[in-house]
Amino acid sequence: AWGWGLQGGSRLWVLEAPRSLCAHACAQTGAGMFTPVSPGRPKDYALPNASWSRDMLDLYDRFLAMTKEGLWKRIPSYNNVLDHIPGKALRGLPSRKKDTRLFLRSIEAEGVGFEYVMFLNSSEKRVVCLFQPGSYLEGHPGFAHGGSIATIIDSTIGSCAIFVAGRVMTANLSINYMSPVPLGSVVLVDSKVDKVEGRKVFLSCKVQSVDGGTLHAEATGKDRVQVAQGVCKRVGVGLC
Ligand SMILES: CCCCCCCCCCCCCCCC(=O)SCCNC(=O)CCNC(=O)[C@H](O)C(C)(C)COP(=O)(O)OP(=O)(O)OC[C@H]1O[C@@H](n2cnc3c(N)ncnc32)[C@H](O)[C@@H]1OP(=O)(O)O
Repeated sequence: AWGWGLQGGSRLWVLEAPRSLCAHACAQTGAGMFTPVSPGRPKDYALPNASWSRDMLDLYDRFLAMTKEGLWKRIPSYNNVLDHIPGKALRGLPSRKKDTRLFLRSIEAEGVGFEYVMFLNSSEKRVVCLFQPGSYLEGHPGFAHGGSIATIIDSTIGSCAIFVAGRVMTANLSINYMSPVPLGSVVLVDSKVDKVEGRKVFLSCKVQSVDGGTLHAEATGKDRVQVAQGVCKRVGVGLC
C-alpha cells in the first residue's frame, strides 16, 4: 500500500514510500505486462506501434521474453505520471491538471518524438530504456538534440531512482556525449542505482547502440528522495 513515513530535519522532509508502492502501483499481470491501477485505462504508450523500427521491435521482443523469467518487468508509460499511482495513493498529491502531460509524451504523433519503453530489474536496481528518437527531436541535422538525450537519460535514471527509493527530484545530472545519436536509430539507455546515502541516490547511465559497438553517452546522476516542506505544505500531504 502507499504509505508516507515522514522524517525530517529542520528543512527537509523525507517521504519514505515503501518499495512495494511501485510494485503495487503497477500490478503485473500476464507476460510481464503491467495493468494500470488507476480507474479507467489511460493509453499505455510503451507498446509497439507502426513507427517502431525492426531493431526496436526485436529489442522489445528480447526484453519482453526476459519478463517471463520474472527478473524484468515492463514499465507502462502514460502521458501523465499520476496515472502510474494507485487511486487511493493520489491523496495529497497535486490534483491532475487536464492540460499537463509528461514531457516525453507531449508529441502525440507516433514516431516523431520520444518512442521508448522502459524495463525494470529490481534485484539489479536497474532500469533499461529502449529509445528510438524521432525526427522532431533533431539538433544537428540528422542527429538527436543533446537535450533530448539528456531528457531520456534524466527520465530513465529518474524512474530507476523512483523504483528503488521512492519519490525523487534530480539534484545533479552530468553527461558526457561521445557519439551523436542518429534520428530513427535505436539506443539502449541503461541506468542503475550505484548507492543510496540517506536521502541521496547516486546513479549511473550509459547510452549505447543496440550492438553495443558505440557508446553514445554516459552520465552520472544524483537524485534526492524528499519533498521540500513548502511543496509538502502546498499539496497538503497532511503529515507535514
Ligand atoms: C510511483 C511509480 C511511478 C513509476 C513510473 C514513472 C514513470 C515516469 C517517470 C518519469 C520520471 C521523471 C523524472 C524527472 C526528474 C526530473 O526532471 S526532476 C526536475 C529537475 N530537478 C529539480 O527541479 C530539482 C530542483 N532542486 C531541488 O528541488 C533541490 O535542490 C533538491 C534537489 C531537492 C535538493 O534540495 P534539498 O533536499 O533541500 O538538499 P540540500 O539540503 O540543499 O542538500 C542536501 C544534500 O544534497 C546535496 N545536494 C543538493 N543538491 C545537490 C546538487 N545539485 N549536486 C550535488 N549535491 C547536491 C547537498 O550537498 C547536501 O549534501 P550533504 O550536505 O547532505 O552531504
